Amino acid sequence: MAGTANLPASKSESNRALLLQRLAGGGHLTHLSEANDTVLMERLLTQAATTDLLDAEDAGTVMRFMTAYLAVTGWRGTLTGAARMKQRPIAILVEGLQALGADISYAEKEGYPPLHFEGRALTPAAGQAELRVRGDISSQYISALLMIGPTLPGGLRLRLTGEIGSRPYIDMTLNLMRHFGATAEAGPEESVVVQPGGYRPADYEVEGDWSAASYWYALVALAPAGSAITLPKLRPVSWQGDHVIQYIMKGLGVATEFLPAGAGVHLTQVPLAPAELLTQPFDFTDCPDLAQTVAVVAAALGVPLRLAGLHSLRIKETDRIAAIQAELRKLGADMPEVAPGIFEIQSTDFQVGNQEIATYEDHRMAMAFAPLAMRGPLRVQHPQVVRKSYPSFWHELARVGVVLP
Ligand SMILES: O=C(O)C1=C[C@@H](OP(=O)(O)O)[C@@H](O)[C@H](O)C1
Ligand SMILES: C=C(OP(=O)(O)O)C(=O)O
Repeated sequence: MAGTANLPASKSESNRALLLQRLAGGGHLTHLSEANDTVLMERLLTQAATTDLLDAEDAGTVMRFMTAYLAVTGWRGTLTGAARMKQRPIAILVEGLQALGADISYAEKEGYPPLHFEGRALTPAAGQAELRVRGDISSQYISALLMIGPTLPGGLRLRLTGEIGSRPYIDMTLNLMRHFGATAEAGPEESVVVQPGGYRPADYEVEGDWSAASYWYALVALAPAGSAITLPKLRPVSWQGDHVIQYIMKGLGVATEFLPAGAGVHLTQVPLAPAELLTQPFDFTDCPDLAQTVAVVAAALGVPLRLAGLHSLRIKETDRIAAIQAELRKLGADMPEVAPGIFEIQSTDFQVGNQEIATYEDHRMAMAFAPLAMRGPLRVQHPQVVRKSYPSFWHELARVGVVLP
């Protein structure tokens, strides 16, 4: 396998940039993602002006970022989502907004979407608003609150509690907020301080999506000797925490070379790291979206990798821990919990041979298992799930000669 594969633009950057552009009242965004999650974000921001029913479908960032935006703009109506979204908790964000004066209630189950907004503008007490927010469920609540911080009369101070997961996404939020003219800094004792003063219009070019790049790393890791792939539009200095895939995959047989002038990366094959390095537990707390990719590659290579920091996977598009386990079992591998919070890839009789991989309405299940096509015939159910983050995924695979039945 060899060639160039186009990545989608980062959906995390795109969805933040769209919200910040709206709050700033301008700025030109280039290379926005074509993913459904981003198309949806853009559509809901526009529709909010004319409708009282919005549907965030299965997009976590859209549900959480729109909740904060609708609260700060005094919108009146109901924000709903797909069946799975109604099982993804949102109380931490709602309680934070309620403490700032929002009138939001639960239209169905307490603590979960859909949400009803009464249309009352936020009325934080005079001075800087201060909230304590748990950081161990989803960083998206924190990003959502931070992004409306500059629009509050006294700004906002968040004190984060518990073990903070997905921290690079909070840093990405702060970086993009500063790009749009806000003053926002992480301070001592897990506090984050956002000064009042709003945003200024700014232009921004979205980087390629490093989470999507992970599937190409997996393909190179599992491809015949001599395979290589070029991925344009990735930068050596990235705001996306998932750029750590370049270090993780170095151990699993893929080297990354950055092309001159920010033109992207070139992936080639290298020998696996020594076994003793590969059996150290790898912590996915900061990069949960990479866990499925890495689990599948390790299983296919027969590496008894240990994975930690997976708890947030249970409340994403599906229970991703259960989904990985069930699908690996079809292939002669498994990922049991061998100690509290530590999962181990066990791969005794790994074979790819016409299995049907279920995808659980989760784009990352489809894309993480697809690279196994390098090792034998394999079917992926409901391939259209990739539209959430990478609509052209199957097309790009076909362009380098990888076609699943
Ligand atoms: O802020 C973001 O753009 C995201 C944060 C992460 O979610 P959690 O903070 O819920 O772990 C990640 O899994 C998701 O795909 C995108
Ligand atoms: C978890 C994800 O998305 P979200 O939480 O935005 O739905 C993801 O893309 O893997």
